[in-house]
Amino acid sequence: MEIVAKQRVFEGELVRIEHASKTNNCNMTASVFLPPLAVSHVSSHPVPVLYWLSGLTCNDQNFAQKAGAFRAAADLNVAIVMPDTSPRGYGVADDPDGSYDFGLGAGFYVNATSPTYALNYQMYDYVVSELPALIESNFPVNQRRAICGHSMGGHGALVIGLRNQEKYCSISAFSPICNPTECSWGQKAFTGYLGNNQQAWLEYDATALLKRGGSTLPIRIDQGSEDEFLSNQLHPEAFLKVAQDKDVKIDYGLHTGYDHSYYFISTFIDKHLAFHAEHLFNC
Ligand SMILES: N[C@@H](CCC(=O)N[C@@H](CS)C(=O)NCC(=O)O)C(=O)O
Repeated sequence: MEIVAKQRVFEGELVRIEHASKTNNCNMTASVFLPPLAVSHVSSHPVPVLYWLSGLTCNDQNFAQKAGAFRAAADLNVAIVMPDTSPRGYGVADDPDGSYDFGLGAGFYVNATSPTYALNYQMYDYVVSELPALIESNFPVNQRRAICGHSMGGHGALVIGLRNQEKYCSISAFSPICNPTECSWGQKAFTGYLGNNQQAWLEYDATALLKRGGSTLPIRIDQGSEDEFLSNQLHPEAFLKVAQDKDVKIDYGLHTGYDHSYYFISTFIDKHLAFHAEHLFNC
């Protein structure tokens, strides 16, 4: 692992790392925010970690630059790990059409099985296993983890949290793709990464996973009413209906006037951080 940049922010540090990923068979970049308690110039102390998964077209820097999360994370003594949204670099396959919703910047947090993508697009295993192991052996963090994300990353957070409930203390999402097997973003990604076997798709569909296994973890979802993708891609109503049927409580907020952008995320990120801190320190 190599540290490629380090900056002080809110008495903590934003560290950008690069490492050779065995899971994705390429170099991966990630950003890590360490709160003051974890930074050695104060007095290094292990802190819990929130994993943030970004959406389509993002890399590890969008959240760091636009969400305005670090003041609250510093106050709450929570680290934030921000992985990239796909493998990248020489030889990594991209969408042949170069579209924004598949390939580079759009790994959808699945383990690809189709021949073109399987070598590098193993983002599910990367986020669930390789990245936490790397972070936990290189930074002053403990094994209390939470997971959060936006849009495609909200889908990733719900799927990864629901499938690995023993590994996380809480799950939250902004504007998540809740039922990807039923929307065009998800169908395109799953066809490309997983092939036509729709049984395999269900392992990456939060609504199907909740229906099958329920949740013992606290879940918070926030959604903007003016989100341009709400009616055709996100389908929170499908997820909320299953939650109701299964008696799983979702802390859901529909916020009038907000769109899909980081302005929405920056408005509510402090609430998500407080939600996760409460569970991280009591789990
Ligand atoms: N229509 C957009 C869709 C992509 C989009 O809205 N991406 C969201 C996540 S799904 C995002 O976070 N974009 C990066 C940013 O705002 O910094 C495009 O063509 O780029």
